[in-house]
Amino acid sequence: MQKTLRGVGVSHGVAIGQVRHMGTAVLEPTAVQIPAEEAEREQARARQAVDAVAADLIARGNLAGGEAQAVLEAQALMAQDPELAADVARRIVVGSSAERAVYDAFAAYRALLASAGEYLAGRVADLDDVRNRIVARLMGVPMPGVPDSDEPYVLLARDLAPADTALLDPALVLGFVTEEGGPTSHSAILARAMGVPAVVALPGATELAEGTTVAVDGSSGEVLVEPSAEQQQELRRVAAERKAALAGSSGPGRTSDGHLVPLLANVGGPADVPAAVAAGAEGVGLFRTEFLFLDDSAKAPSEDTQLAAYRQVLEAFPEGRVVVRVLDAGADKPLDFLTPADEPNPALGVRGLRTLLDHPEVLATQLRALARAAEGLPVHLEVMAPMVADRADARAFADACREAGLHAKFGAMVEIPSAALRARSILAEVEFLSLGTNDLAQYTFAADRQVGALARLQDPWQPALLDLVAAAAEAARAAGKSCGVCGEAASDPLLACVLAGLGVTSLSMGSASIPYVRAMLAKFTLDQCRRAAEAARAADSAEGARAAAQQVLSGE
Ligand SMILES: C=C(OP(=O)(O)O)C(=O)O
Ligand SMILES: [Mg+2]
Repeated sequence: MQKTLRGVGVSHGVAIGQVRHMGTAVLEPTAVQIPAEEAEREQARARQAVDAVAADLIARGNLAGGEAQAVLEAQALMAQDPELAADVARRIVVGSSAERAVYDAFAAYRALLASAGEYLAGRVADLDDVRNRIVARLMGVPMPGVPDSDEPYVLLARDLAPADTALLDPALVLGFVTEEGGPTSHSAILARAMGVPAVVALPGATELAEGTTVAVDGSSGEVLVEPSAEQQQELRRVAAERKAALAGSSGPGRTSDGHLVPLLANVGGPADVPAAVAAGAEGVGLFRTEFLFLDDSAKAPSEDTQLAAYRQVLEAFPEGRVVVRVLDAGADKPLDFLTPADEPNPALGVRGLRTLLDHPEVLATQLRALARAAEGLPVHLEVMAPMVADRADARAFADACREAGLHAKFGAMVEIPSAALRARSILAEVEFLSLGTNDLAQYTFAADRQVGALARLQDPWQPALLDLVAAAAEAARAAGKSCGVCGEAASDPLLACVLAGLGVTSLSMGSASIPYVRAMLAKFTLDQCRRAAEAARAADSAEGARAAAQQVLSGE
């Protein structure tokens, strides 16, 4: 049935294709008592599901080869473990459904493994994956994890975690649609990094059936379900027009009267660098180094592994600026070796710089790797700390940088309202500020950035957020230091003009947004941007601020 759904557009462009679901990680079948005459049928269903999952794992292993093949074959063996099969059968005899029997039998086995020493405990995640696959097959719902498809598709998920990044094949993902997640969630960040259109916070998104054709407009936030051929054609035409208009924009970021606002890229590692260079990024404004640690979050990569990754990014911008953020572990980016598992409220817990100050050896290793990576390169290296709350935090970070012998500028991210309000005292310790508007919005409005229902409060146009940006930018101006924005706010072309008007000195964003921001900034003078910023701050709501800025800039 044709219909139009509306969410929040977070990554420009149009994608048309069939949806594939990101399978749910944990499925718990309801415990129902089945009549004795159905037991035999349930036994057969359980056996078939186990055999099918084992065969699928072996087939995937054959395709993957190497180390992955060994892991997948070991998982196939787990699925067919005779002890487990016997336990499943016993549970069905006493009235369990096949899916519940599998679920409970695996739970018992899991408890055994978890208590059996370090090596076996490490296999628990593999066992959970096998269980999820068998249960999903029995329940007739999508397999957990990234869809298994050879055809390009629109990825549909409740939300995406940073760890999913590693598993996605960019060649196959046409776009994202998520039910949860606001404009600053990792789904949004990931989509911009991959340069694919995305709509988040779309209520009921996961109810769209597998294989439904959708057209995703990442600029308007609209998702057309089963669009007609004419609608598809029209959308493609508009997208091509937008793209052609952007292709003409190049060179450094500047207003129409020549005020420079360097446009930098947000990257998660060397793999994102080619897109940044292609988009004409003037450097990197945020290198999220924790993304390098996500592959194996049980331990930190060695100093040499880190050095190699940093060097690749630094070499890509020989004369440019590269701002590296030291590890931001915790909350939405947990790393097993650093993040406490039992925090009642991880976003307000030990994360970011707080974690590093508790683990000085991890910080020192990272800083040493950075110092070595920059040796002999003409690049302007800048290093900053996430989640700086006050001057003591800023001083502790600057001290650690000095001790590591780092020849770079040291900076602080402004992500906590206290840091924006007391930017002046933080600037007494560091040489630059970078506004992380994603977390700054989260903490200003007490609105978890991962909760789609709170998207209204995470809107970076909220005047309270603009006030905090203005306070930090003004403190930096007074101190003769720079203050950039590296949160997702910088990727909204209209808001980018307002940020420049507030005194922000550089803008860093997912590479795909750079041409849009460059083209918009080039249309207005700095004075017009300042007037738009003033009008936006005078509003009482995000919508009001956006409309007021729009009005000033369109000369109405
Ligand atoms: C840039 C930011 O950091 P991250 O999104 O990685 O938390 C931010 O919080 O705005
Ligand atoms: Mg942040």
